[in-house]
Amino acid sequence: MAKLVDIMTFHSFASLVVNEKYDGDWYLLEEDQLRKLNELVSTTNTKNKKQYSHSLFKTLLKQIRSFNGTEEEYSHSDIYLKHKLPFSAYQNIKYLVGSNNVFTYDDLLSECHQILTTEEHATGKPEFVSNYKVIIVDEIQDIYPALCNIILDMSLDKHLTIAGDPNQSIYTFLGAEYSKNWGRILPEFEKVETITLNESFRLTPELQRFSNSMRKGSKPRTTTTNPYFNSCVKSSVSLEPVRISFNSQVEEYEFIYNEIERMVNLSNNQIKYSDIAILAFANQDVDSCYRYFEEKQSETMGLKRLNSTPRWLNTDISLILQYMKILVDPTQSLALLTTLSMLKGVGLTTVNSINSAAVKLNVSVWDYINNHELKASKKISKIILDYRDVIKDCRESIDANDPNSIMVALLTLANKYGLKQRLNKKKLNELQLKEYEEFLTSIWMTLKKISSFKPVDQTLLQFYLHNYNTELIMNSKLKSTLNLTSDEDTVPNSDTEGNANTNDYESEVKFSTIHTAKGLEFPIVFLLSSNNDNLFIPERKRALYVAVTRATTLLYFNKLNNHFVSEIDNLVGKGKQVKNGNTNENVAIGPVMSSKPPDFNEESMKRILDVMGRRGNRLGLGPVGQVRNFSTLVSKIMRKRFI
Ligand SMILES: Nc1ncnc2c1ncn2[C@@H]1O[C@H](COP(=O)(O)OP(=O)(O)OP(=O)(O)O)[C@@H](O)[C@H]1O
Repeated sequence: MAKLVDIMTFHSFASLVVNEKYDGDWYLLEEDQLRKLNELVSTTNTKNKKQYSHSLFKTLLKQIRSFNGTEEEYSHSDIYLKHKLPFSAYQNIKYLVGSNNVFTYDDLLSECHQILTTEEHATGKPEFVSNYKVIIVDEIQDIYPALCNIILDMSLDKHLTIAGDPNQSIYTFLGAEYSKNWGRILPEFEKVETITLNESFRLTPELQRFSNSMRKGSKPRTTTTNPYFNSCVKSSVSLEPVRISFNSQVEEYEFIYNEIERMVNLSNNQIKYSDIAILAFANQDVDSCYRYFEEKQSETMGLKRLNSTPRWLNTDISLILQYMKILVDPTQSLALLTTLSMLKGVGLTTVNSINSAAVKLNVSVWDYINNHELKASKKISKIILDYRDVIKDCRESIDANDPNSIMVALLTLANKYGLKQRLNKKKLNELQLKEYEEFLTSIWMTLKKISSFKPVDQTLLQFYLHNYNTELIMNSKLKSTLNLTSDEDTVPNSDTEGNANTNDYESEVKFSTIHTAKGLEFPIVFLLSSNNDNLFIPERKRALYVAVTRATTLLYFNKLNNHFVSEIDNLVGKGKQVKNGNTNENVAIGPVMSSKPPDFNEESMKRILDVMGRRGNRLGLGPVGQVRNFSTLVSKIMRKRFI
């Protein structure tokens, strides 16, 4: 069924729609290019040498793209009146961007919305969208207005199911508020049926009680009643969530590391490293704990950092994308100019004058620097011409379907022209160098991974450029579903470019931000002490609620000695045990947290493994006793199946 259903993110959906309309003739403007464009514009902007802020520049670009008037009309436009951008700079941007089919990541959504609302137009709503009969949207509480538009465009005459949890609303900073979004969707439909899910299949009674207590005071606005979970299907492990206090973060990390080893050992490896996740609100806290674990260099404990976008995208390594674009098509002037300005001895003024000269001749920058007459007149410096020749060599020698060949071309350009210098200037420390090396390796690994399923009408390089930020590439499960063979030159600890959906590797402890862990679940979760910060902000509290509800069996919510969060710390203590009416298990009432780690004796370990659904334990394997003979095993399986 999964194969027959189209499952994707909004951005992937928008890319598909845009792709249909422009028949592949469009491209994404990355943050690096936007920044460079902004820099270039500020040098030509004679009235106002100041650079626009990044976000203002994005807005400006959108207006520039949709303006097509004369100079006279331009002088009455907002772009000129409000933002004081001279006509020449406007023309320059238009030229540099090359075509109107260039979108920033945010533009993709508005462009998609526009395409979907021009239904009668020949190039309007793509057939694949019209063919959908049922639309299902998950995590609806995170929908912001641009996404809400798309939902309405797609589904007004269809069946629509939306599912979400207002208590997990953690994207209000993007405008994901009830009134502007799902509050807008429901009145559009004549018949609405609301189904309230208040039964938890994930949480144990102990975790359910704790997570219910977390919801107090963080209630977002909603018209639907959203009762607390009031029914629990899972058995109790009779272990409350753990609240332990530490003197320092290092002490905390040490504890987590040892605790993980302890539970894996005492369970006789039935608790796997992959059952465990370490979560924090901020990337830097996740990184800091990850590094501590990395330094331990455990031979058995693998580590996995989950990411929702490739991490190198926000680093200097993203320049690699510009080199890729040049290798695919050097007449993409903006990509070429971005890298030209990084050459030693080539400043923005030179780049700008090359650009202006190219505009005057109405040729691309690439064609301009290939003009032999100009070379003769020494208008172009030798360094630029050398760079041009290396690009030519790389383009001639590259096999754009071979990951190794692509990497060699990219590294040749990066090594000689710009990126290496940029990194050298930064004086990276050992750790950062290692991280950058891993980023490059991850790009290489991804190229290898996707080479076997890229479409025939695109080279591997083109396919990567179109998809590097999509779940098609991010989702490492492809590796197993597509039956790819692992390469002998696989580099340990350098998996593909982050993924939030994998549980494939038994040996890897997961490290993730709360936002990336959204929608996932892990048997055992450690929340780092930094999660105690700023809990007076309702959105932070809801993020904590998301974090708490990722655990299916055991939760450790750490704190430092100087932390005291009354709503949580007042829950610490020894609870009274009562029978749960549903399951007839003992559950704690009163205090709901423990100040000590579980002792993991035989009995508690058996309960944990049972709740985790570890068959081995049910069958009497592992620490609780070995299966003595085959007939016992068979009879246990039969009993489990049929009784
Ligand atoms: N009807 C059911 N019977 C048994 N198990 C179920 C049932 N429904 C869901 N589960 C299990 O409960 C767990 C939570 O389900 P799911 O991930 O769908 O919840 P969710 O509402 O999407 O949670 P969240 O939005 O907080 O991530 C999963 O392990 C799932 O397999």
